[in-house]
Amino acid sequence: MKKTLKKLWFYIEIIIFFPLLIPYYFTTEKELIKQDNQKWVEYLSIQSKNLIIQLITLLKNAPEYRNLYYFRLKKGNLTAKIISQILKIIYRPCGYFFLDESCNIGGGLFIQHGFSTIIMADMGENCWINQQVTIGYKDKTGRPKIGNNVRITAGAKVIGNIEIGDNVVIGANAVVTKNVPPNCVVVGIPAYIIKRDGEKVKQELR
Ligand SMILES: CC(=O)SCCNC(=O)CCNC(=O)[C@H](O)C(C)(C)COP(=O)(O)OP(=O)(O)OC[C@H]1O[C@@H](n2cnc3c(N)ncnc32)[C@H](O)[C@@H]1OP(=O)(O)O
Repeated sequence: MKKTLKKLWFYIEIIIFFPLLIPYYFTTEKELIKQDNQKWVEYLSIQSKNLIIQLITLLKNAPEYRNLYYFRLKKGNLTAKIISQILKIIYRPCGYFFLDESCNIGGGLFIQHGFSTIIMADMGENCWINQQVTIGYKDKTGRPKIGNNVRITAGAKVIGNIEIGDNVVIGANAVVTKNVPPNCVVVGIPAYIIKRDGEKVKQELR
């Protein structure tokens, strides 16, 4: 009985959240949405192989994903943009995770607990961002450019007109205000390199 009710509730939820898929059918941003979806499904271990079920599960259960989805739709064609703006009135975006419209962000972005996270920067593909992360301006001189496969972990601040190379990991609570070369792990305030190309090091950022 409990199993049947659970299944019934699952289908009811699918029906409730189905309208959120309407802009997906119209948008020019399908590829990016699919790339994001692939990462979220992998990291959150969503079992279904069906794209529709995957999207609905994420839009229903992961508020940060919903913000990312709206962000993608806003970058696309007018029809999908208008539909998503109307849907936003009913299916509210979450208020604690902010992804600025001015950013260009490659596919495959994953947000793990987006509480108090603000992203104002261009980013490459397959990045991972945690909670309490700020990526943005230090002053009026500009904001960061983040490479591909970059992981910015809990509490880190990445600010100013700097470049973060591909395959960089920024440790918890680090403050990064200088360029970070590719393939590095950085930690601390101010951030310094603890690993470069897999080797343990201790190097200042320049
Ligand atoms: C609710 C949740 O769980 S959400 C998930 C939250 N978790 C995160 O965000 C994970 C963040 N991960 C980290 O900060 C990790 O420590 C990493 C990725 C920076 C480094 O991990 P590793 O490469 O395994 O480094 P390792 O643990 O070997 O540490 C190397 C050195 O750096 C130091 N170190 C590691 N992380 C940090 C950090 N965030 N700040 C300062 N120093 C650090 C270690 O103490 C160690 O110092 P030692 O050589 O003097 O002993």
